[in-house]
Amino acid sequence: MSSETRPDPSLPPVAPPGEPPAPAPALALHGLWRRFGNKVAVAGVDLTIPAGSFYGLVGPNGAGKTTTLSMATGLLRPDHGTVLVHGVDLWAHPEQVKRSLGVLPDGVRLFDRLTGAQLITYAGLLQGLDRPTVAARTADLLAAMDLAGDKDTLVVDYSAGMTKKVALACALVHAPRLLVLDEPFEAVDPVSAANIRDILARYVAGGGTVVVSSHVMDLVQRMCDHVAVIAGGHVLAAGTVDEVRAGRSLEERFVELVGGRVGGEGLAWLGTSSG
Ligand SMILES: Nc1ncnc2c1ncn2[C@@H]1O[C@H](COP(=O)(O)OP(=O)(O)OP(=O)(O)O)[C@@H](O)[C@H]1O
Repeated sequence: MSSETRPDPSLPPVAPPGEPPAPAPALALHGLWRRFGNKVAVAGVDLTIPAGSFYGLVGPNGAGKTTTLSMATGLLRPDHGTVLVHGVDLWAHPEQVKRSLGVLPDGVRLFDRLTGAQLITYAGLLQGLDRPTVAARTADLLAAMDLAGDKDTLVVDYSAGMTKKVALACALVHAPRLLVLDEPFEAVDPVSAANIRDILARYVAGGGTVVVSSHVMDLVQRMCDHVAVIAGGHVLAAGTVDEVRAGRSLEERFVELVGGRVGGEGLAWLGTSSG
């Protein structure tokens, strides 16, 4: 048996003597597993997301992205594995860690009988902000998301893209250190998407960390500095965008890693329109 002792993953890393301590990663996932019945959705995911990075998570439908992000943000308990947010074990200290997290979950379920302004206000108050701060930030976020004109409309009457934007505003209102966004650009118009990209880029430049899942490779290549490719519940590649794409476009590299291209040969009947 080896006498090698492995570091306890629930503790922040210890610097060698004489060196300043390395900052803990914003998010460190160790050996995450999750099964639903017989289906293994996430099969041993290890990922290190450096503080201050703009990290993309890509993978085919059903790859395990949402399940991974749900476990990483305290929404879904892993079967095995640990989640450290800035060095603190999320599942051991959920209340402490969640204060530093902003989350845009997949298939957002919101209190949609509130207006947009009320919903952001509610999110800010829940995070413990005082009323004047919440009022100022709510106004800023409504303007940044181009929702000021609809601030008094019930969220249930918002379009899909407006709903996404108000949910993102709720995730941002307490100025978290780490933002985890599951497909934030889905259904969002190009102008709003560009505005959101600017907001996120400024947030990262100010020291925040963003993790974003997306199916749009071009967007991830342009916007993110790091990327992980997930398929079948495993990480196939992870690193800086340049390391992962290895001289090709991210989309080409993604298809190479993930495979699964089908030519549609089985749909010959589709070419014999009867109309
Ligand atoms: N609550 C659940 N119950 C049963 N199976 C689930 C559940 N959630 C996810 N799964 C299964 O786990 C696998 C991973 O799903 P997940 O939603 O994490 O994938 P994804 O990468 O986010 O996919 P997409 O890109 O399509 O959103 C899929 O096979 C899915 O059917």
